[in-house]
Amino acid sequence: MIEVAHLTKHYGGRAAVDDISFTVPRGRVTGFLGPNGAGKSTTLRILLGLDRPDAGTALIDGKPYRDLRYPLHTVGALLDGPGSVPERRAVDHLTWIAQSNRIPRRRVHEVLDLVGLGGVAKQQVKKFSLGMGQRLGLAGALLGDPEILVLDEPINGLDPEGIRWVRTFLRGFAARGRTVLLSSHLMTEMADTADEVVVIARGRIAAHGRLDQITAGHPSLEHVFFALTGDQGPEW
Ligand SMILES: Nc1ncnc2c1ncn2[C@@H]1O[C@H](COP(=O)(O)OP(=O)(O)OP(=O)(O)O)[C@@H](O)[C@H]1O
Repeated sequence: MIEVAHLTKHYGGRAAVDDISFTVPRGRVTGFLGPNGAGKSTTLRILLGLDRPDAGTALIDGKPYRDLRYPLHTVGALLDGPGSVPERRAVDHLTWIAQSNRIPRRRVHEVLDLVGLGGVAKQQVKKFSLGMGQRLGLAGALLGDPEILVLDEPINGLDPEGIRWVRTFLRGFAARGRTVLLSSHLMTEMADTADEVVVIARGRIAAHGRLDQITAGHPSLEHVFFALTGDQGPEW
């Protein structure tokens, strides 16, 4: 369970996130939606202990990320691609993370197979396409077999087959009682994947609730989104 309460963060006097509160329940895929600069990444970075809030809290299973005893076993994250040194081979990148977190080596091969990179495990990451890099990032997030996944734009760069694979994987992950928080710009994809949505605009929550309730009476999630955010959508 993820609980964000009264979270506030300013950069240079401007609020990137302004007193936002929402919860992310177990057993559901929760989509985190918002236009460019709305505050999604800021929220996720604070949640994962990569930045500090000015006020409020972002808790994972009741604790700030830095107080988690076994962070990789609790929450897997994908923020900015695979996070690997480009010269490193995929298998070595994951082995390095596994070893520093007391995760057995066999799990590296399990997650590589799981994300469809088993056949290219010995390739250098710099030879990977954007989509392969995203899969490697997801493999890293899954190493500790976490209960919670936090993914920032995980389908960026994926081809249609890759997008479908991520969707099916995340739906299955949540169906086993686990928790997914997923940010994306892609409305159609979000409408197909999420059970719950949190819409953020200009650092504030514009809507939060079940996807079917939020879209009721509207032709699509995209229509709701533009109505809520006042965004005309040219940059989407
Ligand atoms: N390290 C930083 N220093 C200064 N300003 C920042 C920093 N990080 C974010 N911001 C600003 O905070 C606001 C929110 O940015 P954030 O990256 O959280 O938005 P986002 O919703 O993730 O957008 P995008 O979809 O474009 O990634 C923006 O105005 C951004 O310019």
